[in-house]
Amino acid sequence: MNLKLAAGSDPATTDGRDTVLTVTGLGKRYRGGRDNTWALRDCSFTLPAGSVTALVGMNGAGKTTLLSILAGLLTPTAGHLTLPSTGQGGADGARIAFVAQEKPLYRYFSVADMLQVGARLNRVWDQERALRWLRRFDIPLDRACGRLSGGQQAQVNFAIALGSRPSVLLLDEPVSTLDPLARSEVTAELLTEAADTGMTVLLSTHVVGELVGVADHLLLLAKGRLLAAGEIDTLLENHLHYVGPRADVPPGPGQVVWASHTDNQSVFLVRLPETGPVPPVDAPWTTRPVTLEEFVLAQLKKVRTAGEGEA
Ligand SMILES: Nc1ncnc2c1ncn2[C@@H]1O[C@H](COP(=O)(O)OP(=O)(O)OP(=O)(O)O)[C@@H](O)[C@H]1O
Repeated sequence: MNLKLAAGSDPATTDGRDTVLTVTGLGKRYRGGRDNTWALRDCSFTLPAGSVTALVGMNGAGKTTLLSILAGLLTPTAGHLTLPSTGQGGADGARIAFVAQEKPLYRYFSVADMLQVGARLNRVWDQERALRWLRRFDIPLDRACGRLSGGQQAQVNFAIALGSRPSVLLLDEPVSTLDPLARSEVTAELLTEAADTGMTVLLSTHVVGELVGVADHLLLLAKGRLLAAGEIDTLLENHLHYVGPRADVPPGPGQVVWASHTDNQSVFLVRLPETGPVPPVDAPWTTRPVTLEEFVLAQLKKVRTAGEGEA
């Protein structure tokens, strides 16, 4: 795989934190792909150490492809990853754990047996950390994995991933099989693990509404390309809603990302210019901030509309 270990000190990210992973020009074209298109194209971003990054995008956007490349399970067609040669992973680099959507557990192995497999397969292993997670979620150690529910199997996968003491934890739709209570508990526990250990988390999800207070960074993918990447607070601060009477153009500065109209009202979601504060708008126009969900939906609707225009 195209993986580089960076020599010397780690590059710092824009928010001043060390970088744990740098992705440059990453692309993937599947061999024999139906229409020879790229599943992932020209992706460049960094993951700051200790950050929790949400990877969001429509079905087929390339999220699993990206995570699989980062996990070393797929070879990129273009570009490369750079992991620092020093840091939490020790002199031999970062340790990456991947919890995939499918659950690679042996049906007839007990949960305790699966932990042993984890211990054998990983150079670094923290049995107590894995056990702590299973106890926290009442997963019986003596139960065969094939007799666990989908959500319980997901918990075993989390436990094995955490037992490997990753410096980077990659999660592909981690809470999709969990009930609402388990979702919020797992999310909270993962954040605690990340805060306690300095672990960096990258998780793909479709549930943008549940990301508030969880993720601090965003990677937004559409049709294999990165639409937005960066600190969520900064992305949201750089966007604004203008709300007012029906109009064709917004009443203030900014590049329109998405506009919606009724007979007597218009709402413009704009990307603000980089320089200077935004002047106040004249009544009856008002402004209001953009939520993460509104930002993501506007960006995706824009791409879909552009795609319809091309078709
Ligand atoms: N093994 C494969 N061979 C050929 N094409 C593939 C393969 N795996 C994925 N693709 C294609 O690559 C694109 C990206 O797929 P990927 O699974 O990465 O998307 P995703 O964002 O994870 O989707 P979802 O949200 O539905 O899980 C899709 O068009 C998909 O059809």
